[in-house]
Amino acid sequence: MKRAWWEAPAASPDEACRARAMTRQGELTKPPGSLGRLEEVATTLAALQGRDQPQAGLVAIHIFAADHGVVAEGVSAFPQAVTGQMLANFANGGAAISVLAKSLDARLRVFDLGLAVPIEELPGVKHLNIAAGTANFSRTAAMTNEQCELALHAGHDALEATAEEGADLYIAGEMGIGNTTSASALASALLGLAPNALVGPGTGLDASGVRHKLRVIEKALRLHASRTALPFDALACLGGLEIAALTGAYVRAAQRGVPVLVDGYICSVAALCAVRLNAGVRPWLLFGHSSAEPGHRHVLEAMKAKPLLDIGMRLGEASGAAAVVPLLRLACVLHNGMATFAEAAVSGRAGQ
Ligand SMILES: Cc1cc2ncn([C@H]3O[C@H](COP(=O)(O)O)[C@@H](O)[C@H]3O)c2cc1C
Ligand SMILES: O=C(O)c1cccnc1
Repeated sequence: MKRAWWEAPAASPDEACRARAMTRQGELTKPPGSLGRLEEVATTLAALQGRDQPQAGLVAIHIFAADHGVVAEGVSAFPQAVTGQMLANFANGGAAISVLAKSLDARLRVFDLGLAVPIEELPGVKHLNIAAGTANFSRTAAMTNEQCELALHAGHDALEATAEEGADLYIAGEMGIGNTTSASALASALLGLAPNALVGPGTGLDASGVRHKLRVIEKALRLHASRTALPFDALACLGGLEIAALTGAYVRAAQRGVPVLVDGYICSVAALCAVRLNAGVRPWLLFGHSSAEPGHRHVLEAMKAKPLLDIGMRLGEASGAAAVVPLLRLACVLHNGMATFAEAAVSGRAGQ
């Protein structure tokens, strides 16, 4: 069978650059290791960017949005129409990510993969309309294989344009009422974990709502059990159009050598799909924050990911990743701008 595009090798981080960056960190006027994780961020970015002076100035943010048929089962605290309404909010600059992107001077692009009820074209939103949302995956596969491939490819193409523009850092986010249900079902299938370890309130279900959501996920996992061993099939059966697009964008970023900052729960599940489709993706992923959604912890552990922040965010839209960008920028300016012991004529460690 012809190899799928997502199986093509990822780029390799520049290990010589990483080694030079680590040496430099040891020479800067501070006790070794005293800048904590900021040191690791700088050396990782140096390796991923192949630069001795890592940067996080040029940030590209893509939001992938789509509707979920499983919302018909009553799995979200909000109605499905909110997905499309939030697209208009992105276009008008009123969403959290709109404000964050503006403040960070980041380029924000929005992709509508497919709403249950298509909306009028919005400025700054690319309407791809691959399908009228996914099918209700508690009854049938969420996507046909063809829809899943189209959605993966939409992410590929979105990333391609960004790689051509030369972003220092790529952030993807999502909008899709019901997508914590899809993400939990997918994570359960991919990790072999019982869904009750992963399911959570999403936009704010109460305890009985979470129990109902769990039963819907359990039913779906039983229905699709024969097909969810392979990551592509799991994505097609249980995913969302926006989750598949995120997955495609992450794989392509790794292939094009663009560092990625992953957002919260849903994006991390897409990152897990990307890593399962192509193990070479993992080195290109930095993780911004730990979401308050309980399943995130397990998904992060499976990828040995240690996010920089844990401040109780649970919004999605790439907001958690965006909140971490200032820290990445500080890590870079410290790495590039501090004096070495030799330059500043400061004595090194006693006895050395
Ligand atoms: C106004 C509003 C803005 C949002 N922005 C992101 N989400 C987040 O909540 C949704 C997932 O939660 P669930 O699975 O419970 O529906 C996704 O759209 C996610 O991006 C939002 C949710 C709402 C209501
Ligand atoms: O962490 C997330 O991405 C998240 C959590 C809850 C609801 N929406 C998104």
